[in-house]
Amino acid sequence: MHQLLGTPRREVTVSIPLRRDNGDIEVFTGHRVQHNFSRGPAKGGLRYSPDVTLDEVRALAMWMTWKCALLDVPYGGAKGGVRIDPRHYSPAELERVTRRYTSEISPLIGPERDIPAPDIGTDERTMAWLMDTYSVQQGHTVLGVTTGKPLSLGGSLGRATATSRGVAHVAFAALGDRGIALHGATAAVQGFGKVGRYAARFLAEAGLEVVAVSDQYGAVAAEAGLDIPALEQHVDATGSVLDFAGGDVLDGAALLELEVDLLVPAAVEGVLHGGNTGRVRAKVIVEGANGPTTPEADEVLRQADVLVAPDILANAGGVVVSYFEWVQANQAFWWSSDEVEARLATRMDLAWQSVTAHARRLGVPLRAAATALAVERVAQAHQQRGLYP
Ligand SMILES: NC(=O)C1=CN([C@@H]2O[C@H](COP(=O)(O)OP(=O)(O)OC[C@H]3O[C@@H](n4cnc5c(N)ncnc54)[C@H](OP(=O)(O)O)[C@@H]3O)[C@@H](O)[C@H]2O)C=CC1
Ligand SMILES: O=C(O)CCC(=O)C(=O)O
Repeated sequence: MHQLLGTPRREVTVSIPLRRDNGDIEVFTGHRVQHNFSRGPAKGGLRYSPDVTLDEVRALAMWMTWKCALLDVPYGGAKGGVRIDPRHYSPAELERVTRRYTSEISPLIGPERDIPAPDIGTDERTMAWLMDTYSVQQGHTVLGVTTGKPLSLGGSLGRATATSRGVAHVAFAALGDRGIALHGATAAVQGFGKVGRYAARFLAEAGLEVVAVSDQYGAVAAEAGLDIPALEQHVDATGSVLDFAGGDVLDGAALLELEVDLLVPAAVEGVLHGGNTGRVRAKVIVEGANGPTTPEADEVLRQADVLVAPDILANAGGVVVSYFEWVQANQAFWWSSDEVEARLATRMDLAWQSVTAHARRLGVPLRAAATALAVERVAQAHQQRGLYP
């Protein structure tokens, strides 16, 4: 069973030629890895980043399997990636890349097979192109082939903020677990993209002082707490948190070592590692990003008694509302924002309760408990289907 679950069921690598706006030709590499289908169609985001590798996509696909099982949504796990820096390409070029990538992987995807969604460097516009390309091939509109779509194209209310909403739910529960009152608690958020931005907003709205946030260019900090709505306006206008008048410049790496109640890494993998985690002074870490903590760092945090809410639990709000979007698209019947938020809250609370109870039962940290619960569910599905004697 270990060997079975340790190996992706399917991996595809594709070449994506692009004619640039100036007539030059470039060729990119893309991947789609489908780790598991035992509990339903594969599900997971599509990443555009110059750092994408097949190994990274494999790891992200496997995490999706555990995440979906942990939250009890009827999916397996998948992930996709294109090795491209989207900031250096025009919208028309990104559209051509997305359409070609979609054409290449289209035999493998579909509402009953594998359902992509946004991740780093992609957004609802990317999902609209993907959905359109797939639909043109099928000869009819297939809303359920992707989630994270614009509202006007069968997207769900609450999907854009869902991952961050889930991060906030888990953060509130984790701070409560440590006896830390929300009002006046301090927080630092790494990353100010689709996840970090709304996480900072929801934390500030709940009365926490968000004392620092960062993007890939650096960090801004204010001891009394940043004015997050003003910072959002600044980022919309300039494209970065840097030069925000309401804060001081801080080195991006230093943000991780601030003395805060809550640290939310919401950017990329491996930022908490053996080289810096000994200096981390946060009491609670809630992983908005996938894989921000290396195994070595995890052990350092365990010994220091830092409460770590693992990615497959903490950032699962996104896939939960993706599931809601798929259900709504398949039924062609849309829910209100309140319905989406209430159902998300129920699922996140339930997952938090089951993971903490399992951790207490097994006497292990939350990551081990969450993974054990999830793997058990997937293994059971394998066995019940008869795929494993
Ligand atoms: N979107 C979703 O629904 C979900 C996302 N996740 C995970 O959350 C993480 C963030 O994804 P998402 O917000 O969607 O991606 P985005 O592309 O929207 O945002 C990524 C953010 O991270 C910043 N960043 C990149 N590198 C660094 C760095 N070294 N230090 C600090 N900040 C950095 C980027 O900076 P800049 O703005 O300057 O580019 C940007 O603000 C990823 O790990 C993703 O897999 C998990 C579950 C669901
Ligand atoms: O919404 C989804 O389907 C997947 C989001 C995602 O890629 C993730 O949770 O890491």
